[in-house]
Amino acid sequence: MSHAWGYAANNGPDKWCDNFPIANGPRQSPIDILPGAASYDSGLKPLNLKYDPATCLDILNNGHSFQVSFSDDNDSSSLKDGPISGTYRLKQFHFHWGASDDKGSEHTVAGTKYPAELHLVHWNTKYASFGEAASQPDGLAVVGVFLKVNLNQQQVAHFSYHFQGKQTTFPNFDPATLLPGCLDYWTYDGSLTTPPLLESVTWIVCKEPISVSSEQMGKFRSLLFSAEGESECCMMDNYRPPQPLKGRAVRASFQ
Ligand SMILES: Cc1ccc(O)c(S)c1
Ligand SMILES: [Zn+2]
Repeated sequence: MSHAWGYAANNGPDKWCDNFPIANGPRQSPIDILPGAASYDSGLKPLNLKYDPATCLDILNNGHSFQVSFSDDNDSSSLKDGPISGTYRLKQFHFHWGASDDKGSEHTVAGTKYPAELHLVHWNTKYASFGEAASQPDGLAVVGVFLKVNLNQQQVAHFSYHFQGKQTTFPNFDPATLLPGCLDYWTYDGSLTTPPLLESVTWIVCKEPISVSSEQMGKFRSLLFSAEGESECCMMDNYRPPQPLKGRAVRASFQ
């Protein structure tokens, strides 16, 4: 692939295997979650999420999504319990979304697509850094939250960081405001959903979606894949479709 990966016909998910052969690996994400086939595991603990808004650093349009990053030099913002052992620190969150409300999530539930999906990315502190953790089979834990459009919903937050490369400080944002009231979840072993598609993610997908306004979805779709000065290309459909389960078990924290 002579150009960087993306979501267009010439560099999108069907082409990623050219430069990233792991795209056809045994534990790729996302997947279609079949609630009827998920096995309830009473040994799964409730998620223990602790987030400190003071760790919120900045917001960046990285050309594939917009990403809010957090300082991760201590455990102030971290995930424990749930399906994982030890402590995983919050590194960043970002979203994937569609051009219209009938698509956009990466995980699907019995074939149902949501308009968008939030990913809260955490790394295992048994490793020295996010970068080292990302190459380990138990290195990352990503909490996925579906977004649904509620026509009367208040604005979730004022995310509108236009072109690729635009970065600005984003102080004191509390990611806990993006979590659903019920933290029931499905969990399975998977991967990053963007190149390098590393198979290092314990996925924790919340059953309950959060609501966003149609205006918020419009703001997402007004972001740009393109950099300043390039011909404008709106950022949308930045989602990878479900991948083969290849025998993996999906467990549920709820009955
Ligand atoms: C670390 C990371 C980067 C991008 C992603 O879409 C995901 S899911 C995880
Ligand atoms: Zn993601």
